[in-house]
Amino acid sequence: MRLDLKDSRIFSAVRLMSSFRFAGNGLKLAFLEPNMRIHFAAGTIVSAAGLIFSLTRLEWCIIIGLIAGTMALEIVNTAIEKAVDLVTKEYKPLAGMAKDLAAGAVLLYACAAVIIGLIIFIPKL
Ligand SMILES: Nc1ncnc2c1ncn2[C@@H]1O[C@H](COP(=O)(O)OP(=O)(O)OP(=O)(O)O)[C@@H](O)[C@H]1O
Repeated sequence: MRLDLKDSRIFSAVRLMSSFRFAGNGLKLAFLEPNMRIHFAAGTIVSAAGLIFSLTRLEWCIIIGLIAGTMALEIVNTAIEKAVDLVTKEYKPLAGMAKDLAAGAVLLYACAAVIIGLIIFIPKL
């Protein structure tokens, strides 16, 4: 049976909706992780400070990028941890390296986010 253009568009829309549903499920799963909740709490506090100190549009763009970037990296870190645990539960140096590298990426970005946050907020105090 041949599908016409209209059918393939419907399938694309269904596939797109499924992708959003799976991604939404990923976000829900991420929030079960304690570290993700810490990032979310920090992001909420920084956003509240942003409202109090009336950040400019550009400053908001930077802060939102930093908050979302840190949380996105944490999600990738969690995904890597899960994938490593799926591959092996035994002690393997490569498994440890993979987890440590992923955690290092989060730490690096979070440190940069803190420094940039201080550069933005300190002159407003
Ligand atoms: N299979 C393994 N082989 C070798 N080292 C491992 C292994 N699993 C974990 N490790 C080491 O233990 C550390 C902690 O791993 P774990 O899976 O407990 O992450 P976690 O503490 O839950 O991380 P997070 O706090 O980000 O959720 C890793 O960063 C790694 O150094």
